[in-house]
Amino acid sequence: MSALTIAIGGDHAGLPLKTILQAALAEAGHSLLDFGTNSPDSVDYPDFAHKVAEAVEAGSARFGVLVCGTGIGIAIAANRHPGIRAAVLHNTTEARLTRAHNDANVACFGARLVGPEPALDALRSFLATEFEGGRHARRLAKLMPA
Ligand SMILES: O=C(CO)[C@H](O)[C@H](O)COP(=O)(O)O
Repeated sequence: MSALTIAIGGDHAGLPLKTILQAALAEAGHSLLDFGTNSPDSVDYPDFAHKVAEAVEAGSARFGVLVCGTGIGIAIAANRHPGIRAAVLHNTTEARLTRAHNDANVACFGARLVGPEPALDALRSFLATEFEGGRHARRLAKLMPA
């Protein structure tokens, strides 16, 4: 897989897993745009979701990675952006299918719910899978505001 630019962010609950994912992505040769948080102090996950979503929407990053306690709140926040398709991932099947069928561009994880190894495996599958297009492209067009 070629090296990508990936925007990453998360809240205090996501920090332990975010740190692990960041290290693995860097080790794999990807360039990272780190939007924090990098402290255990309590913060608000939408602040980080919006920064990562804006970087992906602007084309500064090919993909985004977001981590909070459940992965859910941060995905909801990212999905407020019209150009973002954020999916909460727990395993490689979800990761592969959300790329192949949904052309997801932000991978979200719940650091309190998924372990580092399943999260790393899911992230690798996410990055390695191409969007299939075809019937799925027709459906994505229907996601956009009229
Ligand atoms: O998972 C989350 C959002 O979906 C947050 O990480 C979680 O709500 C933070 O909780 P707390 O402030 O109690 O650490």
